[in-house]
Amino acid sequence: MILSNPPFSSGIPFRQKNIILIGFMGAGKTTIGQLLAQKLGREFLDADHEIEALHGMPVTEIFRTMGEPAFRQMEKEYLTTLCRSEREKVVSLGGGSFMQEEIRESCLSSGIVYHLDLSWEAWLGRFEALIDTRPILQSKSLAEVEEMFASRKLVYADNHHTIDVDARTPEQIAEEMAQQIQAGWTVER
Ligand SMILES: Nc1ncnc2c1ncn2[C@@H]1O[C@H](COP(=O)(O)OP(=O)(O)OP(=O)(O)O)[C@@H](O)[C@H]1O
Ligand SMILES: O=C(O)C1=C[C@@H](O)[C@@H](O)[C@H](O)C1
Ligand SMILES: [Mg+2]
Repeated sequence: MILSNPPFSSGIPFRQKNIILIGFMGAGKTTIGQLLAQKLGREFLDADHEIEALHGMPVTEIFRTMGEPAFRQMEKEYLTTLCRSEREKVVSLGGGSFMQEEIRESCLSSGIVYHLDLSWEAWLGRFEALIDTRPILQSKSLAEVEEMFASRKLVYADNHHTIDVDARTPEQIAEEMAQQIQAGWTVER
């Protein structure tokens, strides 16, 4: 696999690196991550789901009862620990995880980071499916969400590989990713 931005050499063998999916809410990190993990025969970890299990409540409840800063702290602890201790996983981040510098640095230095790149126009088509379960959307106007979408995209640009997810099914995208990654395993150490 020819990576657009080759990963910083961390001493972790290429084959053992976690595959880490980033991107905006609704880009398909959870859906595609699950499929990709099956194809690669790897365990799948979804940061939102793992945090929910650790703290015994849905993300919406964590936001409602403890506030966003508490959620961001949980996210940072969970993901920086994961990057230190887990290998050979497929990991889907929450949409806001990569905004924290410590998470970004941990992921970029220990894993292969894929940005699932969705256009604003395509995202608008997913809005209805997201609004009830993404508290971050509930307090914002559409113009504010569009601004956040644009500013986050600049941060997601710090990745090892970008994949356009606008016009294909999750199955097609996961298959393309799996083929790239498996090809990379045969040539990279
Ligand atoms: N390629 C795709 N084409 C059409 N719909 C998709 C695609 N990928 C995901 N979806 C749909 O978009 C919605 C959001 O997907 P998903 O939960 O995987 O996003 P996410 O990136 O994990 O979001 P979050 O950051 O909030 O966790 C789901 O209803 C899913 O079925
Ligand atoms: O984009 C975000 O800030 C979020 C995305 C979700 O995955 C959850 O992590 C949470 O709802 C916050
Ligand atoms: Mg998700």
